[in-house]
Amino acid sequence: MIEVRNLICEFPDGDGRVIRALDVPSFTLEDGGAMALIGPSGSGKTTLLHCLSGLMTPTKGTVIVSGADLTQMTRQEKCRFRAQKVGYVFQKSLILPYLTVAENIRLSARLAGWDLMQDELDGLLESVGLSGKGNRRPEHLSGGEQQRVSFLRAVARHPSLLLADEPTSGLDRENGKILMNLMLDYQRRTKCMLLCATHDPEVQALFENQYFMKRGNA
Ligand SMILES: Nc1ncnc2c1ncn2[C@@H]1O[C@H](COP(=O)(O)OP(=O)(O)OP(=O)(O)O)[C@@H](O)[C@H]1O
Repeated sequence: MIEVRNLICEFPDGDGRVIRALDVPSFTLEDGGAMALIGPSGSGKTTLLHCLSGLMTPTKGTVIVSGADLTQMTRQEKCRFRAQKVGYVFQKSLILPYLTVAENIRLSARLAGWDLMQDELDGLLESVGLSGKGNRRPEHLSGGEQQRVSFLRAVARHPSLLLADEPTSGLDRENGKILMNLMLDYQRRTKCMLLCATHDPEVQALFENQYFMKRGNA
């Protein structure tokens, strides 16, 4: 379960003032739940996802994920938490360009303490239509294929929390649909928590639960 209380993130604006990027009095997501995070550009969706993954330390507030209070963790504890519990699909695929597809996926699993057997890797590649492409470098894949590798990299670590930040924004409609089906199928099968920030009405419509954010949120 995710429980966020009185969460505030502020950044210096460079002119000696402070920008409030995020103000979330209360946010919860039940175990096994899926939710779309909706709001205009600048409303803090990415900032909230960063706080939930431990990538960012909020200015104030509490962030509890599966019973662990991220705001009380050291940097090292947050790195371990992220590696073991969180799968993150970013807007751009961000897969490592100098590693093959298989190496990217194996590395992610390894960081979470899992050694991927070849048949498991083959099964993952097959599940996203990338059979036989494990030895390719990302530059030799289409954008849609790269995003599917990002998805595999996220789920190879068996996350209890899957976060996606505008995962379809760089994709055409068809590839966006494929990716969202993969994510939602995975979430239903594994009962992990899924939180997906999106501007896309078609993606939003896939989620029964939606959380709306306003710019400057407070
Ligand atoms: N490191 C930072 N330093 C200063 N301001 C920041 C920083 N990160 C985010 N912000 C500001 O915080 C606000 C929220 O940004 P955020 O990226 O979370 O919004 P968003 O809803 O994800 O936007 P988008 O839909 O465009 O991706 C914005 O006003 C942004 O300019």
